[in-house]
Amino acid sequence: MEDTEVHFESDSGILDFFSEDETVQAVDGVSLDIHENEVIALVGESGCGKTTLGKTAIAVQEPTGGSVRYRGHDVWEAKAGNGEMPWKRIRRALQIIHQDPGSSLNPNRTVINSLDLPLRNYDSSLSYEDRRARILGMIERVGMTPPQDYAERYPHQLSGGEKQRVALIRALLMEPDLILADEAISALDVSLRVEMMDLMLELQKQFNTAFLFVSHDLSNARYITEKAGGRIGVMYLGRLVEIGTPEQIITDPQHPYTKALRWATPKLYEDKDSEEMPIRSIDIPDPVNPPSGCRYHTRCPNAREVCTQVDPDTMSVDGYSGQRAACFRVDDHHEYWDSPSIVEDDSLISDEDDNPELQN
Ligand SMILES: Nc1ncnc2c1ncn2[C@@H]1O[C@H](COP(=O)(O)OP(=O)(O)OP(=O)(O)O)[C@@H](O)[C@H]1O
Repeated sequence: MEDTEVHFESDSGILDFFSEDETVQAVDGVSLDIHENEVIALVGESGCGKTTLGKTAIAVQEPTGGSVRYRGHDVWEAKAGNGEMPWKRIRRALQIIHQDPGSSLNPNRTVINSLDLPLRNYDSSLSYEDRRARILGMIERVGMTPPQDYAERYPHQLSGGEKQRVALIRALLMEPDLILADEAISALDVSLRVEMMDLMLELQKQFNTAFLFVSHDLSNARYITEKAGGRIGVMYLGRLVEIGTPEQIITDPQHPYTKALRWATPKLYEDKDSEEMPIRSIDIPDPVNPPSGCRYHTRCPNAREVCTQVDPDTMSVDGYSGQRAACFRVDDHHEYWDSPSIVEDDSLISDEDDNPELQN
């Protein structure tokens, strides 16, 4: 994805005749490459654009700006019939598992019928027996035994975890290159979440599939990306503000928002009793009218004058490790360091905030 933007126009309706239509800037200027078999977790608070970005990556949501490519082919050109790669191939390669699998399974179809239909469309050369054998094998593979019994059940005869497994099978039967797991474990009991993440990771390896795992929970994001050797992307108000390995994000976060997110995740940050929450105002700005300059400046404890005017690009943190953050503070020579602070409550500013040039 390159410089991807998704803006939603919302009509204020007839009653609101005199007010202007509003544009929600759900995703703005996000560039992200998802590599073969890679696991990326997207984190950030509710409404920051994780789902919209995920759906854009799998060509379910059309971007209003920038481009989305699959193996170098523009997916929306392909959909319009203008590309070299058939749209059907792209559609099959990019799959989704929803937060609520119940809503994506037809209540009037048995498990086997729900799974047979897409498989038949995908590969018409497979006989009924072949398809049935493949589906039963997958049902067993995800731990639902005896598979013949589960195959004949209707969705209401399955637990939440079992429905989620059926949704996972449905995605995997397409032999996809990328699966968007959109808060796919959030609705499950806490005790089942780790089990489901482990299952996803096992199947991800076995089927050579990349995963884009959307979660509001940084500790789940850490678990899944650590095990898979993947990356965590942190979103704030439509922007990808930081991306790096789980180690970089958890132990050496560079963006002040990533630091606040880590602070707010108790399992990840045990020292927090001794520190103030590293965030200023708790009011979340409106994505219809995001703050000027850096979108985080209204909440950032390190904000300076320049942050209110200039929007930082995503910069490489040290040039080689792959960690990137959209904050002037990663550049030791940036004019930021000479810009006056706009933070009144300087108790939130710690020693490390001193100008790095002055420290040498
Ligand atoms: N179809 C739509 N029309 C208008 N606005 C939308 C639409 N879809 C999403 N939005 C808005 O875009 C912004 C981003 O939404 P999105 O669902 O991507 O965020 P999210 O980070 O996934 O949130 P959550 O964790 O609550 O699902 C929100 O302000 C949301 O209200």
